[in-house]
Amino acid sequence: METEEKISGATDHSKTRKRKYSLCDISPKKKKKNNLTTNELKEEVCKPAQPNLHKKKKNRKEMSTDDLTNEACALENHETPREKKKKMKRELLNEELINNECKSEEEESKNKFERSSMLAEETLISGLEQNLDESHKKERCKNKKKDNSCSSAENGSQFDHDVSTKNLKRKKKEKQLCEDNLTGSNDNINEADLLFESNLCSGDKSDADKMEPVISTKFKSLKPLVSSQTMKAIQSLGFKNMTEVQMKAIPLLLEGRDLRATAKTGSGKTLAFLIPALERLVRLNFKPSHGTGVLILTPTRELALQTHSVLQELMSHYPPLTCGVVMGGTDRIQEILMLARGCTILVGTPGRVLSHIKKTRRLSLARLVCFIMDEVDQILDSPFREAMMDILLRLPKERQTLMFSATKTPRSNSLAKEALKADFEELDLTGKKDALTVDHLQQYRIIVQGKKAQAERSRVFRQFCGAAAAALLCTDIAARGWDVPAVDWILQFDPPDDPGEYLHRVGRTARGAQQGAALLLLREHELAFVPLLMDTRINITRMVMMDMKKAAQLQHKLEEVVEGVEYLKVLARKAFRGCVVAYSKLKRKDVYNIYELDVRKVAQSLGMSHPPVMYLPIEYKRAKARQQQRAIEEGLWPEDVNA
Ligand SMILES: Nc1ncnc2c1ncn2[C@@H]1O[C@H](COP(=O)(O)OP(=O)(O)OP(=O)(O)O)[C@@H](O)[C@H]1O
Repeated sequence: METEEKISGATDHSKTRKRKYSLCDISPKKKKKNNLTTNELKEEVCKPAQPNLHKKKKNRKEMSTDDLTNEACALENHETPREKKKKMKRELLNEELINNECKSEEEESKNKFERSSMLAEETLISGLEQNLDESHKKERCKNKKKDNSCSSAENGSQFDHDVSTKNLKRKKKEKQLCEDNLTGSNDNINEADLLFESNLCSGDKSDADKMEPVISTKFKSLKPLVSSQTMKAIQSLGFKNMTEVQMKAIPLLLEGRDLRATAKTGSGKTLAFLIPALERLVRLNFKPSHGTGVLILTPTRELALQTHSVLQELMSHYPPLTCGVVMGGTDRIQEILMLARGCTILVGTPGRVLSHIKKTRRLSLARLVCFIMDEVDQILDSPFREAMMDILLRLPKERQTLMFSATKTPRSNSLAKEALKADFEELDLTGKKDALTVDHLQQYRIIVQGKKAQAERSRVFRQFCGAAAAALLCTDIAARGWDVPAVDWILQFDPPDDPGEYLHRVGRTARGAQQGAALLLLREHELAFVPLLMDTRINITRMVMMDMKKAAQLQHKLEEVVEGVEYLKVLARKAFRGCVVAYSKLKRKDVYNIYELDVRKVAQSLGMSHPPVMYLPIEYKRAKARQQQRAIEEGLWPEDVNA
């Protein structure tokens, strides 16, 4: 057996030698010109002559690269004028082949480039040319010059070849980087690695090539910037493309920058701050024992619950990190227990958060990494303002601070100066000329002769969210931040106080990629609200009033029902009072003038044939209305009067 093996081994070696020999001896018959590399061609050109090649009778067109090169070398030793001519022709052919070779290399590199570009699109690759060592380039050029055969090539072809080689190298590097990223090697990523990667991705601005960081709208393009945990969390959401605010805010926030972002309602702001907040905790290897790392304030309980539920969905990918929600009207003891167990990300309304900061020792914010104020304009306009300012004073100075909202107000301008670092980033995606609402929201207004409905406190949020089909009567408590799935229509029976309020109300529909429509009911004397909307880049189309005969029939039936039931009569009187008083409190006195309100029609809209006799505390408001009217005329309203 052993002998056999030895014998067979010997045979194999001889075969190998034979193969080696045949590879060295480039046979014109066996090798096709396209298989030869430029260097092989050059070597062949410089080889000693092989006289027997002269004898080969071949059509010139059929001659291989080797034929030509060998013949060329042979002719170098035995030149006649005719042969010289022939040699020149052959040399020309040779050059053409070399050029072709270069071109094919270039094509190949082009293909590779296209392939890697596709990957690069997903990995934010840019500015890699800086990594090409200049000395290597020079060396290559020197080698080229030394090479006689190549010196005959035109400068253009030489340049092309250099470029193609350079491209090949660059693409190789790009591909390598893409592959590194795809392998998910950043499982145990640290801040330094990420900084390195993000530097790579953003490119060296001092380099001649100055390539801007390219970020695609695809969530996948975040791969080089975030950990595999975050990528998995993102994938679990099922969204492929980022919205504009996500695309622009996430990379900035991953760098640890403070940010004030203003983006349209329903544009995906929640994920724009949750994703980087989570990723920063991962990078810092944050543990539940470290206390609370991220604090998110929201103006309403419903928004707090909603943000918490999005968080819960994401957090399943970040064990052992935890999240919790605290808000007024809920069981404090349960909240304290939750905080005692450890809560890495805390969502809450300002009042309850402040109360816990003051009284609950187990809430530790000493290692707070990120403080987020969502719907900050609403917080500032609410009684929560004081609480939020108090919270701000109690937080560690070294933190990242974010302000997110759909609108900007003078109050939030001054808060930004107070709460954010001096070099904070400002992201205003409402557009200077664009409409303030998303394009796929259709908006209508309708003019009615009387009040059509009474306002009611909001129904149970979750119950409404879970319903297959439902109509929710609500006040402005539901105007901001609520993300109720698939709301088709927003009908505004009570007018919004100002365009900002209108914007938030209609923002409850047409969220994400969904369609939606909004209808605003206005009385005749309230038409001044339409130009106000237009001035705020909110485009609204007039809708023709429905059949008035039907409306009259409905009115008659409504009055019959209310008059017949004592309980309903009491409710109707209460509603009347509420409507009139609320109307008198609207800020835009130039549009909503209480003295122009037809109270008889308000009563009719509530099922009463005439207005009830009752005391309405609006007399005091007359003086205030006059004061505001003066302020409007002097151009001081709303800021100065409200401040
Ligand atoms: N990249 C995305 N692609 C598609 N839908 C998205 C994307 N990101 C978020 N959404 C969805 O869009 C809807 C609105 O998102 P979100 O609540 O974050 O908006 P918002 O900008 O905070 O709105 P608002 O200012 O009204 O609070 C949500 O239903 C959310 O799931």
